[in-house]
Amino acid sequence: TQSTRPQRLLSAVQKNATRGDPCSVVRAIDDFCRHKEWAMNVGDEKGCILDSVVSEMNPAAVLELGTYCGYSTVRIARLLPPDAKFITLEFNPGFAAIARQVIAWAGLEEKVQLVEGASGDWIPKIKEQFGIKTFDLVFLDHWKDRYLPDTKLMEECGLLRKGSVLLADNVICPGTPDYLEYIRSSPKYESRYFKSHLEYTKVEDGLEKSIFLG
Ligand SMILES: O=C(NC/C=C/[C@H]1O[C@@H](n2cnc3cncnc32)[C@H](O)[C@@H]1O)c1cc([N+](=O)[O-])cc(O)c1O
Ligand SMILES: [Mg+2]
Repeated sequence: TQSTRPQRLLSAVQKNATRGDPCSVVRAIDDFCRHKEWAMNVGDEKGCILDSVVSEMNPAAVLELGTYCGYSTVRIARLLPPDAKFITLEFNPGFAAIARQVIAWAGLEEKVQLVEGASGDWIPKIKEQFGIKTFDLVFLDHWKDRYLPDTKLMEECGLLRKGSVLLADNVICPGTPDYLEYIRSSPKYESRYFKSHLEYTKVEDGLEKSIFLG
């Protein structure tokens, strides 16, 4: 049977990356997506900005919306302190299955809880299910029309505290106009745009970093 692109991406990881070496997994995916088949990972250029935000925060609790193949999951998990809690939500079972194997190849399965399900269903259940009070960092990289409703849902569910950071991918391409409008005009957030490029291309894109002011 015909393989899927995520399956071919996983094969490239298993062929070219060293088990237990997260950086080699990141490199193998970037090489595959740059030279073989483009895929919607945050990529190496925006990935460096993601790395700097994670490193500077040293977060104890992280939420990722939209795991896909686990590229950004590995980038984030490799930088977390030992007892940090990291939850990543993915509702496509096929993508989740690939991501689990990518995360395992990197040797990071102990640091990540991949939850199969929709953000809209799971965000209200996170506190009770995972014993998490608030998130220090949320990485938004799922369907672009879900960024705004899920941000409002996280506010309503009390998952954000003064100083929590929302880091949103693709605010230019494909774009998240309603989210940008809300987050940049709301007195509850202090926002900053990190200009970059769409993964593996010369097209402009960027990350919006927004600090929740409580
Ligand atoms: O469309 C993009 N990303 C959508 C990502 C979607 C991923 O998040 C999951 N998901 C969606 N809603 C969900 C709700 N709950 C859980 N998982 C969910 C989907 O099953 C998929 O794995 C995208 C597109 C481009 N592009 O250039 O076209 C570039 C990018 O960097 C992108 O991120
Ligand atoms: Mg993205």
